[in-house]
Amino acid sequence: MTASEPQRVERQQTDKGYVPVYTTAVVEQPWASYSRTDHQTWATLFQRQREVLKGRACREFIENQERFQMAPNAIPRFDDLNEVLAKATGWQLVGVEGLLPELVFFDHLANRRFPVTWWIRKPEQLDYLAEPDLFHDLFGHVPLLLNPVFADYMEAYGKGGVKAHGIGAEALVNLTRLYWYTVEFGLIRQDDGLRIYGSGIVSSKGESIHCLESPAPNRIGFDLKRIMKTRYRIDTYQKTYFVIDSFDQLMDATRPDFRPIYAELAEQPSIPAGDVLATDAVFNRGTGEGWAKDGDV
Ligand SMILES: C[C@H](O)[C@H](O)[C@H]1CNc2nc(N)[nH]c(=O)c2N1
Ligand SMILES: N[C@@H](Cc1ccccc1)C(=O)O
Ligand SMILES: [Fe+2]
Repeated sequence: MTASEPQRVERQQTDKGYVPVYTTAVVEQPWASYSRTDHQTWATLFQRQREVLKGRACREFIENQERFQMAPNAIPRFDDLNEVLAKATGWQLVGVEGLLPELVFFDHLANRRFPVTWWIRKPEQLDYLAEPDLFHDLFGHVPLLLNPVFADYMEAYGKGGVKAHGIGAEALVNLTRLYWYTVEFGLIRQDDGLRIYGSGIVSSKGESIHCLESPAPNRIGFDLKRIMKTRYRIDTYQKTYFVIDSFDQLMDATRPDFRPIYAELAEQPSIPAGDVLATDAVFNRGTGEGWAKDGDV
């Protein structure tokens, strides 16, 4: 690694497992420094997920991934993807080292900049890693930034995050749950059935299958306040998936000022990730098989 290339920040492995190290720098994509193994990891994940997502990812995801013409056999160049994005929705990718402090992350989104981790996982991490890498960000998040409504939603979300940061920690927790159950683990109802749009799902082979075909999870119709009160899991498949009818529904539901909602929710208890309420619009109640006992955040 020459001095000009970003140095990989070593993750602190402690007895509590993985502890995220937050960095703020924007880095140039060190395309020349990717190893053959890195490109091979991209190729393996890309081709495998493209196969798994046939009939499982929503049509907007599939169509927009085609529009990028991402190379299947080598890590795409951010500059090439940025040309497509600039023309379509004005979004730009910026390279980052990894997780950003929340306010830094929100500020990027509020300015139509999507932070993409520059490094890709190691071969032994193919099926799971505890933090977003290049494959999760590029393959999972970038295609929907070409969809005008979703692109607007992501910018509005960023602005809402900056605002929530000024309101307080509880507001941020509520808003992070919304990101988790839509942008990362959302499902959408199509005329031919439920499909995936959440990036955390599309970048995971196992969860792409589990979220639609396992009897274990609950699948519940989108409800903004319900989602903002609902805890989630960061280390296993989700116990509950929320289903939107359209990106317009998501945009319309989140247009109002959230301050009264934050105030209202502050009086109410959070909801465990696996609960189903009598007021829920239930697609199906899960069997709960294989669920871990605790661990909701
Ligand atoms: C939305 C929520 O704050 C979330 O944990 C943020 C924090 N920082 C991040 N930083 C990067 N680079 N990528 C992300 O997805 C996030 N997620
Ligand atoms: N309307 C929200 C901001 C927001 C928009 C879109 C998604 C999420 C949050 C607020 O006033 O705080
Ligand atoms: Fe993500």
